[in-house]
Amino acid sequence: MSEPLFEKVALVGIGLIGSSLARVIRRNNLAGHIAISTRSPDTLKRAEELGLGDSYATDAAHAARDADLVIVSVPVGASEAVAKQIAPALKEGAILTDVGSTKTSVITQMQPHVPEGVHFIPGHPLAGTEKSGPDAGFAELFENRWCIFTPLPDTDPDALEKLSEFWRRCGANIDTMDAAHHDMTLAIVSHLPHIIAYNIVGTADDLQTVTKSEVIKYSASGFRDFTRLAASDPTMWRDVCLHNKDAILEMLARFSEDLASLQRAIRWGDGEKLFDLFTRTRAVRRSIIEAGQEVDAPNFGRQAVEHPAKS
Ligand SMILES: NC(=O)c1ccc[n+]([C@@H]2O[C@H](COP(=O)([O-])OP(=O)(O)OC[C@H]3O[C@@H](n4cnc5c(N)ncnc54)[C@H](O)[C@@H]3O)[C@@H](O)[C@H]2O)c1
Ligand SMILES: O=C(O)C(=O)C[C@]1(C(=O)O)C=C[C@@H](O)C=C1
Repeated sequence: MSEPLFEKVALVGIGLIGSSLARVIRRNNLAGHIAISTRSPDTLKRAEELGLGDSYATDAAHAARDADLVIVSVPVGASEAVAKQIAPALKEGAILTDVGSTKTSVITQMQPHVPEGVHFIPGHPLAGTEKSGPDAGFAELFENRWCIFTPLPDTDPDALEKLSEFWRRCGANIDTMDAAHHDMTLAIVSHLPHIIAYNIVGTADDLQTVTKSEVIKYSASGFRDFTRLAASDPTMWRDVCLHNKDAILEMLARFSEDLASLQRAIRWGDGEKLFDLFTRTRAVRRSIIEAGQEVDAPNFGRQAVEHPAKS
């Protein structure tokens, strides 16, 4: 077993992502000490029962004190409050990072509070499930998944390399891009699919006459796939929508135009147009499989068996 990469890692927020980090840090011996903090005493107690860390505090500053690496894993709307809380405790030379699903807003919220001498490197692991809370995490979550960094112009390359090595040892592949590009890309590949899922399941639920009977009884696998995404954490996704508003609205506008065109093809019986589109989109899935990316959401199946999640 190699030497720990960091003496002390502080995890602020111990839900799905924070607790998955705690588990993989422990399993792969990435830290000498894991300090856990979350604002809810009940969640903290549960983290302690699960033995996720070495010390526990509801005060994030207490956990962050003397830490070499601080990872903020809270809903993106709470980023500024957390940054303000931990700033006075951060030590010179520490690396401060996050896992938030949006990046421009997190940078705007956190950067003004980061003290001189602390390396702030925003990050986002593209790995998750629809579950939340400390029971939901598992050490394999980040395996063969991307972790994207959106470094700032003055980011120290050595700190970036050290954080990259940390995530590689968690199983992830690393990429970097600017925050605006990240937000636009994630709007189409992650945020829109969730919004569409929330919307279609909401529409089905509004059809009161069928909901309690036919929708549940006959839900085919296509609809079931949507219900998984639509079961994702409401706080997290409210914050994603509010904090990546411009990119999401841009992608929704394009989506709506394309949907109107599809609607028109169906109305006018334009089979050729429908066939061409469906052929093109089938090729997209094949490209994902050929690129070696997992497409069948293996995480949530495996996790559901091993760690029945509390939501
Ligand atoms: N769930 C996913 O699929 C996924 C994937 C990648 C990134 N993310 C991002 O990771 C972050 C955490 O998501 P999660 O799925 O682990 O959520 P979660 O709901 O499972 O956990 C969130 C944690 O943050 C804590 N928290 C909430 N507000 C807080 C505050 N003000 N101060 C301190 N702690 C606070 C909660 O107690 C909990 O421990 C979010 O920013 C999300 O966008 C989520
Ligand atoms: O697999 C899922 O359930 C997810 O929602 C994970 C997912 C995604 O859209 O791929 C969700 C949000 C994140 O920021 C990153 C990953």
